[in-house]
Amino acid sequence: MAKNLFRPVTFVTGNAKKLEEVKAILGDSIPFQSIKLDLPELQGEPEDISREKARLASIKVKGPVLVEDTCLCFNALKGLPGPYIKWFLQKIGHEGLNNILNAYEDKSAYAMCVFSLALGPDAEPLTFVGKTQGKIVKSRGPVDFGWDAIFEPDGYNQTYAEMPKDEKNMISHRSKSLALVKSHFADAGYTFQT
Ligand SMILES: O=P(O)(O)OP(=O)(O)OP(=O)(O)OC[C@H]1O[C@@H](n2cnc3c(O)ncnc32)[C@H](O)[C@@H]1O
Ligand SMILES: [Mg+2]
Repeated sequence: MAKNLFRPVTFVTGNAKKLEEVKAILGDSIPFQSIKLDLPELQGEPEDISREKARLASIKVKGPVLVEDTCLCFNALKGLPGPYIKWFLQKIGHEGLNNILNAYEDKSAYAMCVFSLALGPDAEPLTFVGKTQGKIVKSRGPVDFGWDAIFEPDGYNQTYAEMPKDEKNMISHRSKSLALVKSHFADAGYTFQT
């Protein structure tokens, strides 16, 4: 049954680089607007953090929202830093992250993006998880987006940072998660006020 979203979806993030990628990946497939808001983040499992972000965002926006939380998970560390990668990056940088893994043979890692859609402040948010497997390497390429320069996806000899943007966007954790968001929108038959 078609559901009526009375307002367009708002993508809420404090990260301009995420927004750039979301715009490029979604194109015209889901009409959305965005606001720059750095929301408080719960500690815990990535899905719960993302869901709670959506709930808070929806209260602020007073309407349907999309948010996402991104993790970088080291297999040698059983998934850490995971959702805490932002703080690790801020404090110890690419080199510090490399140094942590010097203690381990296993340099494998995965990038994970958890989008959450909340249709309104009282609706239970839905989550959509996308993962890309790879490994942690010494920094190569531009350093203008998070940990892109130290993540080399499996099957490529370039880091995310060295790849052309559209190539990253074809294989990234973010595009996999957004593919699920897109099919959800297609299946749900939402309609938007224009
Ligand atoms: O407002 P929000 O959307 O939360 O934006 P944020 O920058 O706080 O993002 P997160 O809480 O999801 O933390 C993820 C960290 O990983 C970084 N990051 C996110 N996506 C990335 C990507 O595709 N490549 C590299 N770094 C990324 C980002 O800059 C943060 O340091
Ligand atoms: Mg954040």
